[in-house]
Amino acid sequence: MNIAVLGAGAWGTGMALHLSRLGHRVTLCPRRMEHALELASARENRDYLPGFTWGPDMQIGCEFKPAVMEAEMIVLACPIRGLREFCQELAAARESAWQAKMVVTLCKGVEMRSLHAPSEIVSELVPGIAVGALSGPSNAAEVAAGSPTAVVLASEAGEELTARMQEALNGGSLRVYRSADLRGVELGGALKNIYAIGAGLCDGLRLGDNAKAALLTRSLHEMARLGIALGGQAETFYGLSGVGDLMATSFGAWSRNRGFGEAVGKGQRVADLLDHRKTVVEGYDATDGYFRIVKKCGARTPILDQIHAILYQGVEPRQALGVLLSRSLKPEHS
Ligand SMILES: NC(=O)c1ccc[n+]([C@@H]2O[C@H](COP(=O)([O-])OP(=O)(O)OC[C@H]3O[C@@H](n4cnc5c(N)ncnc54)[C@H](O)[C@@H]3O)[C@@H](O)[C@H]2O)c1
Ligand SMILES: O=P(O)(O)OC[C@H](O)CO
Repeated sequence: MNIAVLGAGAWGTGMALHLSRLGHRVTLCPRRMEHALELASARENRDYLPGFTWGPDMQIGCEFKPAVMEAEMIVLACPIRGLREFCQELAAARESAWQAKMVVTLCKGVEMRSLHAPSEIVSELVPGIAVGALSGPSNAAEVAAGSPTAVVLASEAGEELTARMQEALNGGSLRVYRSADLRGVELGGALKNIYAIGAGLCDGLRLGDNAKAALLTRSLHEMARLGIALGGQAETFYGLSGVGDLMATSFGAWSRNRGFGEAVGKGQRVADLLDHRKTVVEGYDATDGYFRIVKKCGARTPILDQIHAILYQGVEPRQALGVLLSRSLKPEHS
């Protein structure tokens, strides 16, 4: 299959490497020309995914238009902050002749200005195209290294097309499941980053294994309750894009969200940690985005509320912990 991967951060590069190894005709397109030139000459993404090289089979594109014209699948691999701009460029590149059957988003988050999920932004700006979301526990470096990984492709485009795209993405050490619960899969991918920041806070505060297990158990409960209230299916939150990704992100030493939480727990200032970052901490924006969504829908999210208090309201992590521990007593499952 001819596949265009737009965005050459860690995950776009890891996915392009995987797809190219499966024998697909892959074009990886960074958003900046100078990055494209660098990738084309080094045949390695030294900025975002160092240590993995590729051969001449994988093309590097300098512009989106030629890359997407012949692609059957277009993979959008930017952070959520860049998705609107990517979709605008994609819409401008679209011509009646294009072959695209599905746009698959890799990003996990919520757009701050609209509070929309990635697929909603694609549908708004590239109307009529089938949209899928690929999510689950998938550290880019592990996928690039060929370590066994399982993810889920969610789409409302119908069983036949989703299964075709699933088959194209699946192979080697990457096993791909499919789901029709696009809403739930996208919610899981965005929410788990918030709770992984919480796991990192536990690490930074050296609260111990009991505390981290308790926080993550209650986080899963909260994530599922909120996710269901927002339209996801319960079982999705107990699948790869829910608890699966929550575990990987909360325990992975590599996780940017967990690591950010850990640094805050150790006393570093949020603003200092965010300044000059080259890579994304999607859970930071998602914490405020879902805090706003929760205020509108009235869901009960005590953990999210305290993570928001720490990151956005200057509350000390230990004070927020005290608030959680002193909540009124209740049955475990309610
Ligand atoms: N890295 C992973 O292991 C991994 C795995 C699964 C999902 N994801 C998700 O994939 C998305 C991309 O993550 P990544 O790790 O590839 O990111 P990254 O931080 O490695 O790279 C970000 C890329 O996007 C570009 N970018 C940065 N800010 C941008 C903006 N405002 N607008 C447009 N482009 C911008 C950068 O130039 C770079 O090419 C995120 O939503 C992330 O949650 C990442
Ligand atoms: O490094 P993180 O925390 O952005 O997590 C990356 C992926 O979402 C893990 O599945």
